[in-house]
Amino acid sequence: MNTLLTDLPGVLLLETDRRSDERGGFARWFCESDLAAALQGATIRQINHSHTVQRGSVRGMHFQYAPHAEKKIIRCLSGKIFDVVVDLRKDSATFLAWRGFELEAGDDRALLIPEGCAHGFQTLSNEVQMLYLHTAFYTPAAEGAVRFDDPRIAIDWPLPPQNLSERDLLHPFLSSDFSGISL
Ligand SMILES: Cc1cn([C@H]2C[C@H](O)[C@@H](COP(=O)(O)OP(=O)(O)O[C@H]3O[C@@H](C)C(=O)[C@@H](O)[C@H]3O)O2)c(=O)[nH]c1=O
Repeated sequence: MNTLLTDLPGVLLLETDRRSDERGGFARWFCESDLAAALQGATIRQINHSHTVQRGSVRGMHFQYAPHAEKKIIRCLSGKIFDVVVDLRKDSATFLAWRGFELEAGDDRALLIPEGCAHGFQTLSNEVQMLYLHTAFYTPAAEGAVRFDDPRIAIDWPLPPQNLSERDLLHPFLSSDFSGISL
């Protein structure tokens, strides 16, 4: 597994070699040992799947507060997405910076998102399936979110955002004195 740094500290692109033969292919998508340095002692607690029907749909931008903060490993199983990470970490050199990464089925790429970063995505095709590996249990009381259209973050979505959940439309904008979350 190749672990590629991005310019957001702790956000990693994970690339896997695929062995192909006449039957098709085989790739190792998760190895606790290969990812030991990236996981920093955390273990995978939950594996989740989502299905999004329509191109242009946006889900996000979600995170969990400490002590339930989590790393997530995100992979696209079907279709194509624009995956977005926002750095919300207090005192981070890249505080409030966002980055977008295209992930698509068959690319054998995943994105590792560290604690303190919000995550969301926009579907670039119909019929998108996503796989999530989480290092913390889903804890509704610890859920946090920022709006997909927060002006302090100004994410440049590739398509007009649509099909947001009621919950995602209710997230408040960041206050002008928001200075980040502590882990
Ligand atoms: C996230 C989550 C939701 N749920 C429930 C709550 C709700 O009834 C239903 C759908 O939840 P949501 O609307 O929050 O689903 P969704 O908007 O797809 O939430 C996901 O968004 C992306 C961007 C992420 O990064 C994920 O970690 C997750 O937060 O599933 C769980 O049972 N376990 C979970 O881990």
